[in-house]
Amino acid sequence: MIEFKNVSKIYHTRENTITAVDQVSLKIEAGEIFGIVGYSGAGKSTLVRLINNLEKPTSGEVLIDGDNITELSGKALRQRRQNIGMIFQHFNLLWSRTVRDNIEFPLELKGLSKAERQQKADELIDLVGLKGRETAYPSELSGGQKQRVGIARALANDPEILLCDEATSALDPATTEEVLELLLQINKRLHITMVVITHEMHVVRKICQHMAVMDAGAIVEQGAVLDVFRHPQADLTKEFVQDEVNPETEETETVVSELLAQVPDGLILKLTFHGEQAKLPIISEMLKRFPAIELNIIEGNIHQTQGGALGNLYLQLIGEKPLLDEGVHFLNQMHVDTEVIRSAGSK
Ligand SMILES: Nc1ncnc2c1ncn2[C@@H]1O[C@H](COP(=O)(O)OP(=O)(O)OP(=O)(O)O)[C@@H](O)[C@H]1O
Repeated sequence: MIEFKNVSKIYHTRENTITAVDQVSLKIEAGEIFGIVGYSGAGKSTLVRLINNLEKPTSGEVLIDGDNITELSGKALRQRRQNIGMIFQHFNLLWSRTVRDNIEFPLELKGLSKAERQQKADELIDLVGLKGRETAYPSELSGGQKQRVGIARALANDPEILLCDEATSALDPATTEEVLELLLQINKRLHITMVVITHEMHVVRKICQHMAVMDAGAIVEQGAVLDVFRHPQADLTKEFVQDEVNPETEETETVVSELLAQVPDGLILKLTFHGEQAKLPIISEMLKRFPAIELNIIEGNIHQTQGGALGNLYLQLIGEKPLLDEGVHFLNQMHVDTEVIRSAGSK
């Protein structure tokens, strides 16, 4: 377990005093993936550098499995550091070395024989899915492949902790998903504790069990990811949660099932809006045309993207079946994707 006990880190520059980490208390359980979210400058990187002792706290304690790491030095500190791997946004690979040689690098530093290094590198190359690319140089690899090398190198010393500093921020969305999948697999297979710092909520939603939100060095909220997403408390957390396009929350499912249980009649529809239709007054038009249909909005979310608006609206329609059929037909005519997600029969 990693434990921060009232930890602060203060930098003194010529002009300023900066509290990069402000009285942080936090527990990260062994084997979990813990997300730390915050905008640039919130103190996330400083917080993780305190874990591997690249920074020392100004006050407070950082404990790993009960050891106060700030009190370690010499061999004990080196061993502790070997036990902590790190991956970075810009991969930090050695450009003049091949994939294999990059992965073997930490093992060379450790003094392993060539045969031992090769065997370990083979295992890792297999694990991260880079078979066939062993002799490539970083410049010949895609972003996702470079991060796979970064991950393999970080795992070379069989660490118990992996620190991920914006590890997917330089990758496109599809590659991000692949790398996140890989991190999940590694966590499950090797039971490595992962601390993931990111400004992207979908990274946290996808792979983390617990999370903390940082602002100006302090933790403004922490908890289980699902709880934080469902009931964000701090304004900053609400901002992050709202920014995340996550239309089909478990909460929607619960609301839908509850509604169906309460009102066994009617249809539950999911409308998907893309681009321009999001601006059209489709619902008010429908109410005008079909005054006999009772319409309840269950949940809705419309997000702006570079390509236009995107979002879903969940509706409950109650009325005579032929009328409901007409209503659905009307929606289809308006070029809104209409999906009957639950049908509880007709009146
Ligand atoms: N070595 C340093 N000397 C002085 N100030 C520092 C130092 N390292 C970080 N800071 C300051 O501490 C604050 C927190 O920085 P930090 O890099 O931890 O934030 P972050 O949330 O990781 O942001 P980013 O994602 O941009 O790296 C910032 O104001 C930064 O300028």
